[in-house]
Amino acid sequence: TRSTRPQRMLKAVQKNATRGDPLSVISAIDRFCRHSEWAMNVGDEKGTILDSVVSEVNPAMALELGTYCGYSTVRIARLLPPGARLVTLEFNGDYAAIARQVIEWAGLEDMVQLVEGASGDWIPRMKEHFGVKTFDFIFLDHWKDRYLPDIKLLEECGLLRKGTVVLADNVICPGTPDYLEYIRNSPSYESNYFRSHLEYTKAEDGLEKSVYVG
Ligand SMILES: Nc1ncnc2c1ncn2CCOCCNC(=O)c1cc(-c2ccc(F)cc2)cc(O)c1O
Ligand SMILES: [Mg+2]
Repeated sequence: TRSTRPQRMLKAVQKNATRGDPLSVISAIDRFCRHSEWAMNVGDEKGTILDSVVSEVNPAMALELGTYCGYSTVRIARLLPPGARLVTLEFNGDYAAIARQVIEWAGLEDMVQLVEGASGDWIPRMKEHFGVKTFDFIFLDHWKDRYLPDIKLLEECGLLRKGTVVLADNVICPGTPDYLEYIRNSPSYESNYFRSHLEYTKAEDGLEKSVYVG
């Protein structure tokens, strides 16, 4: 049977990127998505905004919801300080299998814990299962209608602290209107919108950066 797009993306990484070199993995995926097949990675333009926020926060404990093929996982993990950890959740088992191999090709498997499952099921188990106290940085990139319920769940489970930074992808395209309405009007967050474009296209999209103030 025909291969899947994630499988073809992984082949492009194994062919064009150097083992243990995260930047070569990132550029191999960006080249594949620009010149072969579009895919829903955060991409290079929004990726530089992601990089600057991660570098500013310098998180010891980070969470990503929506791994897909591991592109943003690699972008985040390569910037983490020694001993830091990134927990990334992926619902789709096929995507998770590809992401594991992409993360390994980049040589970042020691900093990343990839968990297969739904965010709604796993968020309540973060403390006891991963020994997480609170997260310093959270990247939202999963189902767009899960951003709002999941940020509320993260609050309820005590996984946010004063200063936790939440960065949300796709707040314009596909769009997360209910999340934006909540986070921009909540006294518990200070929010800023970083205007950009939908990965590998000219369509508008952007990232919403929100700092939890408790
Ligand atoms: N742990 C978890 N718990 C629950 N659910 C989970 C989960 N892990 C994964 N999932 C399932 C959802 O995963 C993929 C979510 N991402 C997107 O859908 C996405 C779509 C576009 C896009 C597509 C088509 C267009 F025309 C224009 C834009 C662009 C993006 O940048 C996107 O990120
Ligand atoms: Mg996205």
